[in-house]
Amino acid sequence: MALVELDDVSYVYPGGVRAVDGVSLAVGAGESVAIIGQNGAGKTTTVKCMNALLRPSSGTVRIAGEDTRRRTAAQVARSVGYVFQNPDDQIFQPSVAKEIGYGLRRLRLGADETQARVQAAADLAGLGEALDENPHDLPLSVRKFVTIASVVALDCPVMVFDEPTAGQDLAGLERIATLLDRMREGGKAVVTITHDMDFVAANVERVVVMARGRVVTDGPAARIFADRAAMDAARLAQPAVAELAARLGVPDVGLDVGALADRLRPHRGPGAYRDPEGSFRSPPLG
Ligand SMILES: Nc1ncnc2c1ncn2[C@@H]1O[C@H](COP(=O)(O)OP(=O)(O)OP(=O)(O)O)[C@@H](O)[C@H]1O
Repeated sequence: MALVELDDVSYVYPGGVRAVDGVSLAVGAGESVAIIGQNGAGKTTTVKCMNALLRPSSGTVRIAGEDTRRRTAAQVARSVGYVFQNPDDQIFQPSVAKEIGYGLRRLRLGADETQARVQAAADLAGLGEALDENPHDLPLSVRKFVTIASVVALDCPVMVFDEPTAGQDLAGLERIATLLDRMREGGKAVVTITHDMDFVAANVERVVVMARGRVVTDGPAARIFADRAAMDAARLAQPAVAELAARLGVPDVGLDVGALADRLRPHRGPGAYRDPEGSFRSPPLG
């Protein structure tokens, strides 16, 4: 059964903007999905409908099979953890430890369990040594990890990350990739919004492309990124590796850098040949 399921969901803002228009989408346990699309495509509105921050104008959202209309927003939020795009919309406690522990209070866990969850989430987010810091003294990229840890600590079955990669350096990107893997391996449904195509290509197996409030296409990352027409329709750039493969005329390698390298070896130059071990060799000089 899908942990999160949108069935023909539309959302119209009070001013009349139809931000989401007939979106159907299901994400199962242990599945990681990236939602990509241009600014204004409707990505954030879609995920806000998942956790009942917004109630759809029409259509149905089910979490673990249950229609969210039958639950309060607070009940839905217990099942769908949501890391906001802007960490400053989420942080209001005076220390990292208090911020991570804040949402846990309503779960009424014992002090030891609370402490253990705060520490584990902080470690996963690279904040194990920063528990006493005031989050507002930390750079934006680290504040993002504070909000990620706060949501990780809640251990919700569905996890939504809105732009986790924005402003991160390489170490931050690797940490986020590890974190998403851990969530997926733990059987959660993981939904990530990002503009970073290279991050998606390297780390997420399934991609949902949105444009003008609709799902343009949905499927394995390798297939979607090789689909130039769908990417163009959504006005998205291909990830570097897919673009390189297409330019070199070997699009069928998808996003597998190793496969791309293998396919390019015969093109090393005139006279290249395979040695007895099967490796391609350049001809002897002279
Ligand atoms: N509070 C709001 N009131 C009215 N219109 C809104 C509101 N929030 C978003 N919109 C509009 O809804 C549409 C979809 O916005 P949304 O933020 O869901 O897109 P997005 O794909 O997440 O964009 P971004 O990548 O810039 O975050 C846009 O036209 C946006 O201007």
